[in-house]
Amino acid sequence: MTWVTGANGSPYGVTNLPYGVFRHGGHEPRIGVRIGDAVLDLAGAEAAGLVLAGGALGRPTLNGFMALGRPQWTAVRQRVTELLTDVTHRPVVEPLLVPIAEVELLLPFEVADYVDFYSSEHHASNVGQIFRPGQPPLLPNWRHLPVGYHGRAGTVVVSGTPVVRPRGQRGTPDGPVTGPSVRLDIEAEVGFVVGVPSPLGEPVAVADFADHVFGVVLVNDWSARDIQAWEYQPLGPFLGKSFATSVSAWVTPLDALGAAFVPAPVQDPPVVEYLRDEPHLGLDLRLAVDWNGQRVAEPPFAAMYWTPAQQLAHLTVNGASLRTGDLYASGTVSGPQRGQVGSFLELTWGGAEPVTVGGESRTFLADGDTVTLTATAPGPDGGTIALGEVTGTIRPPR
Ligand SMILES: O=C(O)/C=C/C(=O)CC(=O)CC(=O)O
Ligand SMILES: [Ca+2]
Ligand SMILES: [Mg+2]
Repeated sequence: MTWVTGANGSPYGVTNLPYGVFRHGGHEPRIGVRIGDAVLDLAGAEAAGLVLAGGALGRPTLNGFMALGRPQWTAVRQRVTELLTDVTHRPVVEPLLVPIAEVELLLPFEVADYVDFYSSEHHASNVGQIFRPGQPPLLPNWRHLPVGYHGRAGTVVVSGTPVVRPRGQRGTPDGPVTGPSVRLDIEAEVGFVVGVPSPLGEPVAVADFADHVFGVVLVNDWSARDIQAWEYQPLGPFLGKSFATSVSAWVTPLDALGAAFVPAPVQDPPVVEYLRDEPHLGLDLRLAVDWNGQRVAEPPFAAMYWTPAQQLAHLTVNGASLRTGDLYASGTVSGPQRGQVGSFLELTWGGAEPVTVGGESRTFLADGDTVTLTATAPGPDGGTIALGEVTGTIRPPR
């Protein structure tokens, strides 16, 4: 129980406490923790000596704090919990609470590298059938390693940033044409944020996942399907996805997700040694996709074939080092049913089966459309926690 008004029973109660970076009034950007409908100014709390983190909380991004490592993450979380639950702290802590309506939320961390996996069996087989009809939906490597590609870190933007419709080449029966994408899509994903780096040349073991990964963001990997379908063979996604990738403003620490770890789907055939995780755990995150305010899908993250620990081990098996601020996304989250898919490509089966949104028949994104992804997870004590939101509105091409 917290003494913060209105926060008990909220999905941002004291068992959640996600981190973000906010601007308030004329102040410099600073780190905060969300509690109910308020943000606790952690820079102010550290300056007042209420929390100790070696000055890492007084910075404009989470990177310095994320680099400290799990013992410090846990200690700060415990201290913040104490400050928000023990009423004796209320007189000094309450002045550090800012109403969420008054803050501007910024990109919470400086993104180092960004990679994207392809770890939903349902998504991969749907896309395979749509993009490569007549061929086996999953390529022979798919069950042996978590397939991924390198994205573009510099175009990762915070929730709320408008997305300008990308221009590019698309193939037509009469040859390529250049222009604004006419098949602009979303991808509902979960992103994992690396805090503790690793040395070049040293793989990170599956068992070391929680020592490196600080927390989780929601991701919308905006995708121009027409640009993608023309450009991607044989090297994979490039300009069809690099124009923007949106992340939630709140980073949910792994420490808040203890009750959300669940057995992941059984892998058959068995995986090679470096991908073997015991226990083999995924996360019971329940995503929701709202298109112009209308719920169109509820993708279940628990159905993902490859786990975040396996993805991290795979990402580093060749000795590639991790940097603080590395972001790796799960890949589009799709469940087995049509109402559980994380892209409009799948929802409308390549545009062939329109859906009704706001009374209109729709396939891909129109200018002015807004898509909002949210998610919840089981919290401790049978409660539910929210993982923030990632929203974006499509602007016409320049
Ligand atoms: O199968 C393909 O050719 C392409 C697939 C994607 O667009 C998926 C991608 O970005 C990875 C993912 O989000 O699962
Ligand atoms: Ca993706
Ligand atoms: Mg993207």
